[in-house]
Amino acid sequence: MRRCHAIVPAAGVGKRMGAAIPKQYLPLAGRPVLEHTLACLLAEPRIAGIVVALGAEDAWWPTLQLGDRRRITRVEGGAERADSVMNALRALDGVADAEDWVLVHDAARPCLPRADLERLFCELADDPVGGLLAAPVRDTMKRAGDGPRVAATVDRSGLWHALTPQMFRFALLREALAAALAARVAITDEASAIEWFGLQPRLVEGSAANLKITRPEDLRLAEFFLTLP
Ligand SMILES: Nc1ccn([C@@H]2O[C@H](COP(=O)(O)OP(=O)(O)OP(=O)(O)O)[C@@H](O)[C@H]2O)c(=O)n1
Ligand SMILES: C[C@](O)(CO)[C@H](O)COP(=O)(O)O
Repeated sequence: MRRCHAIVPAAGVGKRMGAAIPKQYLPLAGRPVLEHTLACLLAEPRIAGIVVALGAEDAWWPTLQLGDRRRITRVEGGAERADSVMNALRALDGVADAEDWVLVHDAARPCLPRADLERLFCELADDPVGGLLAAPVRDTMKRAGDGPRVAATVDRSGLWHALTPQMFRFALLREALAAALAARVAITDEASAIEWFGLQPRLVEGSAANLKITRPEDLRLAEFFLTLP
């Protein structure tokens, strides 16, 4: 498999969490959330290095206990997640070759099962586009109308929750994301930039344990998922 570079967007403020500090620094099973996320990626030998996008006001980064900071490069994040990822991609100019893989994983997803990361690498190894971990929707889906009233039930067949990591070739992701941002397209994940560019990312089924810590109740769930093998 071609060399792989990881990007961890960690420059959010965690508005929906409503905590006194950004959620990626909240304690989880005795360690900050971001430490768990980075430890998982640092343990993967196929990842050559990690570019972490941090908030301009981030004063917590130096407090992290990390195994190997030499494999980690820091960049300043941007206004939106996509801007943070773009800043990290620019830091790979002159480092990553065009066909190298770039794996983007949210700082707020500390429970990534190793089996899911392995499945992503295996299923995408020779894929011409790249893809993402995703989980099929299990519930009936409703679309809200005016007020808290149902406007419609949405056919859930073929609907998936996009997770991370999402993995694409460096040149393709850099060009697609830069073009989408320049066109002011709403980009909330890397796959949507690739789709806007006219390609179809591969869906690789992943575990619902790989949740994104977003609201306070997610921390207790994450603590439980970290106990699973
Ligand atoms: N400008 C931003 C916004 C988000 N992120 C990162 O993108 C990931 C997923 O974003 P989200 O869950 O939305 O995090 P926040 O933006 O911090 O949450 P909120 O929307 O509640 O403020 C997080 O690891 C977050 O740190 C980022 O690097 N740069
Ligand atoms: C990228 C992502 O994790 C895919 O589900 C998610 O979109 C990031 O969270 P956000 O709230 O959209 O920034």
